[in-house]
Amino acid sequence: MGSNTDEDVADEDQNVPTFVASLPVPNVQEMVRQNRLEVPERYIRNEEEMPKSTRITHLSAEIPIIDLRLLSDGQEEELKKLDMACKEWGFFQVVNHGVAKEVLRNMKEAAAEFFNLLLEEKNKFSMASDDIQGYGHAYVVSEEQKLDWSDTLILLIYPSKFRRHKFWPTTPEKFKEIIEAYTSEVQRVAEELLGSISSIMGLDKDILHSMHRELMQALRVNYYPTCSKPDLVLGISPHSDTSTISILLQEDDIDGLQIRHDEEWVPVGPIPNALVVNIGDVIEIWSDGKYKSIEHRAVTNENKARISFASFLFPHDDVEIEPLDHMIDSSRPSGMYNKVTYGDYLRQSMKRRMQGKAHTQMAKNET
Ligand SMILES: COc1ccc(-c2cc(=O)c3c(O)c(OC)c(OC)c(O)c3o2)cc1
Ligand SMILES: O=C(O)CCC(=O)C(=O)O
Ligand SMILES: [Fe+2]
Repeated sequence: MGSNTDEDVADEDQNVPTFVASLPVPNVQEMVRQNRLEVPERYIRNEEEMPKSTRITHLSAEIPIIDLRLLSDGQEEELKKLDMACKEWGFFQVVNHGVAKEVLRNMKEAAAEFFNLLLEEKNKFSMASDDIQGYGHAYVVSEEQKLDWSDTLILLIYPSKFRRHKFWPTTPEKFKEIIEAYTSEVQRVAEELLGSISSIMGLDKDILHSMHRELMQALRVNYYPTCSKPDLVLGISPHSDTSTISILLQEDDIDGLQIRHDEEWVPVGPIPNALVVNIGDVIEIWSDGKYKSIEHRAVTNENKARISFASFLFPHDDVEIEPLDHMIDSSRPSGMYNKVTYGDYLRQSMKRRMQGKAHTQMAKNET
């Protein structure tokens, strides 16, 4: 007794990053539990935003699939495929990643058990009014904004000294170990991917990782309840991720994620046990726009609730982000983006309502 564990220090540490608070909004899962058919006006999107009319399935099959084992072995063909994926799609699915199926299954089952608890139980882990960590809703900045048909649990995972354990659900009992097992594997996969992305950017393998100062990871577990009018609402509004890369685990048999490609919304059909990876704003800036941080959104289903696990990998707040000299086109010597401190970039993005890629404008070089 008496010796400080890592956990004690983390929760007292004054330097734990805080995020921008969100306005309080109704719990969507509870709304559906009370009345399965009701869809309040604040969730109904206008005509252009409606998912139904833009659904195209054939392109889904073209979203690149990357074999992580081949990539990490430095196989030339796989590196070329990764380069194409980052330039043309900004999204790819990763197979042969080495994360045990049991680790993925445990995560899905534990999260389902947590979201199935009574609201009162889940609210013990509610987001504080000045924070984004915990159970609730993020990115709600005005009373007028249309709301997403989802509830969320957000936790800062790495570095572990930044963890706030009061937000970590205690039901199911093993949830903490299950989250640790999954997110430590995500950290490994992210490090391997950053090594390969460094290589295709013409850098030594360890450079992108070292440019983070500390490689941070946040986990966002999204719960999309069923919706009686799935064609009129969105589970998550269109946005690009402010991360370096994001790694998403989705359910094996429920569609939801869509990406914007050639002005169309393309569904990312689940491949059982694969991880979906996307390039975030940080790599778009470092590569001076050559690798794309693509807009994406989630739609809902009438009969099946969906849970997704988004892990965001991102730099320390103090890191300055700007295009790498050798990635800048000689026709535009000052680059497409200005230097910006990551902490400022992240918090500015959170203050604005996430509207597609509008938040990236603050880093754009207008010359
Ligand atoms: C409209 O719905 C959403 C908008 C934005 C996000 C989202 C994207 C991120 O890239 C992101 C993130 O990188 C991040 O860590 C730095 C984070 O912090 C905890 C996010 O909440 C986050 O959210 C999701 C949904
Ligand atoms: O649920 C999904 O498929 C997408 C989630 C997402 O884009 C996010 O959490 O940033
Ligand atoms: Fe996202």
